[in-house]
Amino acid sequence: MGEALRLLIENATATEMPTEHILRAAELIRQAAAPLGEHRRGRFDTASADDLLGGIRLYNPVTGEGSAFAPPVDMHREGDLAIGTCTLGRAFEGPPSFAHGGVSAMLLDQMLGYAVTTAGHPGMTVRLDTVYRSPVPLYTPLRMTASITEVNGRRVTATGAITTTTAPTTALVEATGLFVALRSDQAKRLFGPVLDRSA
Ligand SMILES: CCCCCCCCCC(=O)SCCNC(=O)CCNC(=O)[C@H](O)C(C)(C)COP(=O)(O)OP(=O)(O)OC[C@H]1O[C@@H](n2cnc3c(N)ncnc32)[C@H](O)[C@@H]1OP(=O)(O)O
Repeated sequence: MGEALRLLIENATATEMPTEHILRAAELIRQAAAPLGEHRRGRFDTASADDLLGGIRLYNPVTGEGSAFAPPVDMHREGDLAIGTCTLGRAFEGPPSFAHGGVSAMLLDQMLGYAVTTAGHPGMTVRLDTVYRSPVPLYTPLRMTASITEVNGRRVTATGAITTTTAPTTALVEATGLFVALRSDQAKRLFGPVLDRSA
């Protein structure tokens, strides 16, 4: 379903079809959406397809295969380096033919988060600094990297970059993120209702 939704969003964003076609499509989309909404989970319920502790989040807006919104980014580790790949379609456009700057920040937040989490230092982003060196092109295979640069008690710093796959040494956007490991009281305060319901 995620793939179908992403095709829908891409075509809906790029379409130049006449108004009557768009109105008919809107009606068909409403018809498809209605039965899905008959049984929904609440705010604190994790998706039955998810495995929170195993790191599986089907609807994550960056990596989720089931997400209408995610590119999705495919992530893996090679030694100490986290690597991600994706291609951004029209829905991610900011400056004409290039990605929105907030999208780049979102991709890098997730990349850095993946790097720290899969290195055994899970935490939440408390700071993300982005440097935009060149616009990120749409419809172009992208490569992202991230790695940890410092572990200081509960604080972990990671850096990363977005490049194209054809020019992997030319950073288009760079980011440095600070992640903080939650104390147990913080984890309980923020995620208690979710953990209680998924236990
Ligand atoms: C496998 C896949 C993995 C995917 C990962 C995806 C990653 C996605 C990342 C996200 O998007 S997370 C969502 C965005 N982030 C948030 O919503 C976090 C909001 N912030 C908070 O809820 C609180 O800041 C938090 C509970 C994380 C920490 O609580 P506090 O701000 O009270 O900090 P605390 O008192 O626990 O301090 C911990 C340390 O961090 C430091 N610190 C906290 N915020 C800081 C900051 N902004 N800048 C610098 N240092 C900071 C703080 O000074 C302290 O340093 P020391 O240990 O040396 O005393």
